[in-house]
Amino acid sequence: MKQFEANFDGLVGPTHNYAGLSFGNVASYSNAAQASNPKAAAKQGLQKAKALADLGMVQGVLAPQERPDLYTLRRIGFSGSDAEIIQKAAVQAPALLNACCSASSMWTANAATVSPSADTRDGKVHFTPANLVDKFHRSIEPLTTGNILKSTFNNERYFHHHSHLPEHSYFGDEGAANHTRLCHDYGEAGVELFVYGQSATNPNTPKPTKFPARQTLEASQAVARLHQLEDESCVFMQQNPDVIDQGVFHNDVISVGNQNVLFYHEQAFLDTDAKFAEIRQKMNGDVHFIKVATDQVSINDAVKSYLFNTQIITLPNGEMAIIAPTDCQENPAVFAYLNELLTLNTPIKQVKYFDVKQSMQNGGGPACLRLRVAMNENEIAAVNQNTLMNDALFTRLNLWVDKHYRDQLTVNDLADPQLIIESRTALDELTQILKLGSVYQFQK
Ligand SMILES: N=C(N)NCCC[C@H](NC(=O)CCC(=O)O)C(=O)O
Repeated sequence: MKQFEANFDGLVGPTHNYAGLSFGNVASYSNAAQASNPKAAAKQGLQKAKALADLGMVQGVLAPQERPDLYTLRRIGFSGSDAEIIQKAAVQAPALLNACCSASSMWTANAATVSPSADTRDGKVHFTPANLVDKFHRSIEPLTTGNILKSTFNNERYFHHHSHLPEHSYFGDEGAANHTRLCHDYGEAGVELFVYGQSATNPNTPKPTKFPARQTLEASQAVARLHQLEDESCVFMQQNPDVIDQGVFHNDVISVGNQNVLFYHEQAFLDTDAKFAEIRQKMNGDVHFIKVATDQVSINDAVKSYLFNTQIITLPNGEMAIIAPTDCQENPAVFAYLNELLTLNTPIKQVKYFDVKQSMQNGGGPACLRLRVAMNENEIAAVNQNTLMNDALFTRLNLWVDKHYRDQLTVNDLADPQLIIESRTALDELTQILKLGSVYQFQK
C-alpha cells in the first residue's frame, strides 16, 4: 500500500495580529503593536499550501479558532453582552483581551503530536492536542483543537484521539514542534524523536535561565505512553538550554527531520553524540545527520531567518526539497549555506522559497504552519475529504478570505465589538465549506 506524509496547514484566523504575547519568541516581542494584515496573512498561507498540493503532496487545512474567545473572558469574570464583555476587558485588562484575540492556532505544528499507525501498538494514527500551558493565549486552544482534529480525522477505525495532557507546568506540551519522526519509508515503523526543554520533576538537570523551556520531558514521555509507542522506537533528547535563551523557543527553530534526514544546528541539543548513536541503532540503517556549524550560520541568523523552521518534504520523484521562508533568501549567510547544501551529496536537491512574512513576524515559519500526518492510502481515504487542498478548495477559500477578512488590524481594533461578529460569520461559513459540523462553542 502507498504511504504519504500529509501536511495540514493552519488557516490564519480573521483576528491575526501582533500583540507581543510570547516571551522568549524574539519576533513576537520585536513586532509587538505593529499593524497586521489578516487578509494577506491568510493568502500567504493558502499560497504555500496550494503550492505543496501542486507539487504532488497530500495537503490539507485545519480550521482556525474562534476569537475573541468570549468564553474565556466570561470564565475570568467579565459579564454582560458580547459587546460589553469586550469593552470592559479592553478597559480593565487589555493584555487579557489581546490574549483572547490571538490567532495563534494558525501554527498547527503546535496543535498536537501525531504518531502514525506504523509506530503504534493498536495500528491507529494517534493524536494528542498540545496543552500549550506556557502561554496563556495558547493555553485556551486545546479543547477546540481536539474538536477540529476529530472532525478532520473523523473515523475511529483509523484515528485515535486523546485528550490534552493535564494543565500544569509538569506537562508543558507544545506538540509536534518538539517531535520529529525519522523513518526509512513513511509506512514502516520509525523512530520518534521527542526533544524537550527541561525536566520538570528533576531539579538537577540543566534549564535555560532567561527564557522559558516550554516542553517538558514528562509531557513527551506521557505522549509516548498514550500513543502506544515501543521503547525501542523512541528517543528523548534535551534541547540545549543556551539556545532557548537565544530565542529558540521550540526545537523546530533549530532542527527539522524528514524520513532518514535530520537537519540541525550543531548547538541544537545536549549530549548530541550519545543520542545520535541511539538514533542510529534504533533506526537500523542509514541516517543522514546534516549538521550546520556555527561558523556557517550563527544562532542569531538561524533565529532571524528560520533556516530550520523549513519543511523538508519528499517529492513524488523521491527527491527531497526544502520549503523555506523568503527570509532565508534575504539573509546572506543563510542563503549562501542553502546554495552550498544543494551541492553536497545529501538527499536534499531543491529549495523553494515562500513569502510567509505575516506569520514570520509573530515567530511562525513554514514548519510552524503545518501539522504532519503520515498515512497510508486507506487512512487518507478516511480523512474528511473537504479539508484536502485542490484547485476548487483553493479558489473557495480565497473568496472566503476576500469576503470576511480585514486588510489591516491593530491591537486597538481588538476592542471593536464588530470583530467577533465578523469572525463568527466567517467561521460559520468555513465549517460549511470544510463540512466540519459544529466545532465552535458559538455553534453549540
Ligand atoms: N515554532 C512553532 N512551531 N510555532 C511558532 C509559534 C509562534 C507563536 N507566536 C505567538 O503566539 C505570537 C502571538 C503574538 O505575539 O501576538 C508562539 O510563540 O507560540
